[in-house]
Amino acid sequence: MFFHGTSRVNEKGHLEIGGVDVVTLAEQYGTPLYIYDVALIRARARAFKETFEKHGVKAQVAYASKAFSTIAIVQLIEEEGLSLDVVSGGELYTALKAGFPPERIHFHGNNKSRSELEMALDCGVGCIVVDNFYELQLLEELSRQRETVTDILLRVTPGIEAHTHDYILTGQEDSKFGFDLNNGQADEALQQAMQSTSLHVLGIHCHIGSQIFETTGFVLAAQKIFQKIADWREEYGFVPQIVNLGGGFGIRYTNEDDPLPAAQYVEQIIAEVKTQVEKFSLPMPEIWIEPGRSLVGDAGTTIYSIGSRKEVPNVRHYVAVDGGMSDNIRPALYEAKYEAVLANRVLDANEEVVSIAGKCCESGDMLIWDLPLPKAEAGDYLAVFCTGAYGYSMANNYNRLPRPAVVFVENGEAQLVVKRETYEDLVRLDVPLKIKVKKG
Ligand SMILES: Cc1ncc(COP(=O)(O)O)c(C=O)c1O
Ligand SMILES: N[C@@H](CCCC[NH3+])C(=O)O
Repeated sequence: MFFHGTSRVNEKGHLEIGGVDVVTLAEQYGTPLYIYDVALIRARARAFKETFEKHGVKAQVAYASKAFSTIAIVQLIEEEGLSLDVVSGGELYTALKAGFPPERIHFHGNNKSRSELEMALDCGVGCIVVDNFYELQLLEELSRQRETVTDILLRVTPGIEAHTHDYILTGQEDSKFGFDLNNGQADEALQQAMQSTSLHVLGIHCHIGSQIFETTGFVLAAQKIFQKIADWREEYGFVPQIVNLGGGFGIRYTNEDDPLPAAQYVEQIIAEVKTQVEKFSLPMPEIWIEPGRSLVGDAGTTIYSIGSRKEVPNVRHYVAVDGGMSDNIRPALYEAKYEAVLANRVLDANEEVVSIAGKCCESGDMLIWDLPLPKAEAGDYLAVFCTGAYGYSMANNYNRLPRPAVVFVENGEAQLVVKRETYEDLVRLDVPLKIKVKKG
């Protein structure tokens, strides 16, 4: 069985998460439905934090809220004592609404607008991760106007190819993110920032990609960054208080995936930073990381109702569900793979191999190809595992499908944390046509 966290099969043969029968949840809240295992999110958060604590390293673990941003998850992250990475005015607004302490918020983005930067300065975010020269100038101007000194990290692109899908790589040279570490851009950015009396460079940031299974990329990134830091100390007297090595730690979507436990990524990062610090006789900086997927990914499960079927003789059986690329765009976008079971008949023997189709008007709207299942019929529930990251947060209203509800479960209790969209929600912002076609 492909289970994570508190998931198990109960005496009725139903999938149970957080001590709650998933079939009951589907009946109560409807489908598609995202269900989050809160205990698993807590465990993942604690594993990151405790590893730094165990090694006596000053650190901040910032949850990358792009993976899943709602008021409830932000509050849970706050309860667990993590920091928060936001990447837009909308994510920042959600965080503030949730009561997250602004000083523990790190503001990211490769094209922050003037109004987003103003919002961040006005609420007093802990730091702004500056991505490019345009932003550097804008932030300098806004900080000067406000007569404040803004703490920043400079995001650099170390020129590292992490082994993952091309669309989720970020650390390679040809990337839209960050100042290039190898062609003088990062040096120039540091000089400009240090010359400003309105900016204070707390440190350096890099993020090499997402769904990474090895530690090599992080180690290489640390080596490249510290080599540069050593140069910068000589040239400009710059010594960083913080080195942020980003997120990107992989999770197990299917049995083919083989990620490391969170602690192992962190331990390798700590070990490499210590090696580099010793090598260049630098003071030990605070290490910051910003995991998204690895905090919430395997804690999320999506429940769908099964509907129609189509058989293409001798080729394939399509089984369609009541969601698809509107609630999980990852298979269409990245050819992402998932595991699934029939939530109301988990123990039934597999009888056929089917392909799970979404209900969107798009041939590419396939959730899972070639999935062994018991004979699935209309009214059965399909549970797709590991949909907690970049599922709800990338959901959309294609074909005017309302976005699903989200439920948190823990210790036998369920709480609705996002209501299902209604048809009325879908037209709420529409403005009826006023222009009349002249007749005659
Ligand atoms: C700058 C930055 N930090 C953190 C993350 C979180 O990545 P992940 O969800 O893979 O941990 C991302 C997304 O890849 C990112 O772009
Ligand atoms: N959205 C992507 C990852 C992008 C991470 C953000 N830089 C995914 O689902 O895998």
